[in-house]
Amino acid sequence: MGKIRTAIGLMSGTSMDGIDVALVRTDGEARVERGPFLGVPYDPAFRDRLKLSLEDAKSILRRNERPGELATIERELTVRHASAVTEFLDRYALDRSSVDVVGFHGQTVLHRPDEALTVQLGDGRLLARETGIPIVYDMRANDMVHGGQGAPLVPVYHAALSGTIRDAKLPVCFVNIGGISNLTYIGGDGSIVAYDSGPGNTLIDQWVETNAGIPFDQGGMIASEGRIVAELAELYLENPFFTAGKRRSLDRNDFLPPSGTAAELADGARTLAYVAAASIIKSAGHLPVMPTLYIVCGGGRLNGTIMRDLVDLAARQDADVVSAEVAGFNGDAMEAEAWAYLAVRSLEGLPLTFPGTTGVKEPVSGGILARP
Ligand SMILES: Nc1ncnc2c1ncn2[C@@H]1O[C@H](COP(=O)(O)OP(=O)(O)OP(=O)(O)O)[C@@H](O)[C@H]1O
Ligand SMILES: CC(=O)N[C@H]1[C@@H]2OC[C@@H](O2)[C@@H](O)[C@@H]1O[C@H](C)C(=O)O
Repeated sequence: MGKIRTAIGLMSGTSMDGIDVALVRTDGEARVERGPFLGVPYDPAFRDRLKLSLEDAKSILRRNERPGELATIERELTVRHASAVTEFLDRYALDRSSVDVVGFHGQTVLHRPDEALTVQLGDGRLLARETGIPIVYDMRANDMVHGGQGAPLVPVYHAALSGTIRDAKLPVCFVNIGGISNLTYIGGDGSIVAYDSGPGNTLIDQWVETNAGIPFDQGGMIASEGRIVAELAELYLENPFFTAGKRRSLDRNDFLPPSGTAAELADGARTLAYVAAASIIKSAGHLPVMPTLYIVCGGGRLNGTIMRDLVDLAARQDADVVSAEVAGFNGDAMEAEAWAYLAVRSLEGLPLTFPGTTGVKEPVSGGILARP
C-alpha cells in the first residue's frame, strides 16, 4: 500500500455555476476515504463574465494564450479558488497544514480534441502562493500530447469507487450529467471504458436562461409541464457524434441551444431533458456490453424530468438507474473528489488516463506541481 495523503480537489465545471471543493484521503490507488464537500457558487455577474470569456477563447491557437479579458478572469478565478479553499477549511475546522496537496481543475474555456488543444483557466503557481499548499494543476495536457482526447479524467476515480458500491455487481456504469455528460463502464474484470456521452444540462440551462431569465430548470419542473417536440429531439440525436466510429470528447459549444422560436418554453425544456437522457442511452450503445446498472452523478440527477426519461429508456434495456446517493456516494462531490484523487496519483507518477478512457496511446500520468 502506498502512502496515504490528504488531498483537496477543486472543480469548476462546464456549467460554470461555481467551485466544488472536496476532501479525500487516499493512496491514489484502491484506498479512498471520502471527506467533506462544499459548493461555493459564483455570483451571477462573475458567471456572466466567465460565459462571455468563451468568446475570447475561440481565437486561441496555443494553449498559453490569454486574449481579451482572459488574463484578468484567470487571475480572478484563481483568487476565488483560494478563497473557496479557505472557506472549506474554516467550515470543517480543518488545519491548512494537514492538507498535502490540492488538485486544481480550473475552468475549461476551449476544448478542441481534434486539434490537440484544451485550455483551462487557472494559475497553479498563484494558487500555491495564495493557499500555501502544493497544487497539482493542468492534468489534461499530457494526455493530449500522447494522442488522448484530454477528457474524461474522472474514470480512474470511478474505477476506484466501484470496489465500494453497496450491493452492486460489476459491470456497472457511472454517468455524470454535468454541463456535458460522460460515462464510465467498469467491466467484471475491472476494465474501464469511458467517454463523453453528449449534452447534459448546458442546453437546458441556456434555454431557460434565454427564455425565462433563470439559470436552470429547478427539479425539471418547467420541463415536466411540456411535451417532447420530436423533430427538435431528432435534430440533436441524429448528430454524427452518436454514430461516429471513434468516441470524441466534447466542448461546451459542440451542441448549441435551439433558437427561441423552435418551441414554447416548457416544450423546449422537456425536449432538451429528453435529449440529455436519450444521449446517454444512445452513447452507451458503444460500450462493450449494455450496462444493467447506471449510477448517476452531477447536477442533472436533480432534474426529475431527465431522471424519469433515463429510468424509462434504461428499463427498455432491462437496466436500473440509481442516483449516486443510493449507491453510497455524493453526486455533487464526485468530480471534485476525483481531482483530489488524481492529484495524489500525479504525485505518485501513476497513470491518470488509459487507452480505454481517453484513447491515449498508452497509460500516462500528467499534471504540473506548483509548490508554495
Ligand atoms: N436542483 C436542480 N434541479 C435541476 N437541475 C439542477 C439542479 N441543481 C443543479 N442542476 C443542474 O446541474 C448543473 C450543474 O451540474 P454540475 O455541477 O454537475 O455540472 P458541472 O460540473 O459544471 O459540469 P461538467 O460535469 O460538464 O463539468 C446546473 O447548471 C443545473 O443545470
Ligand atoms: C474538457 C473538459 O473540461 N471536459 C469536461 C466536460 O465536463 C464533463 C465532460 O465534459 C468531461 O469530459 C470533462 O470533465 C470531467 C470532470 C472529466 O474530465 O472527467
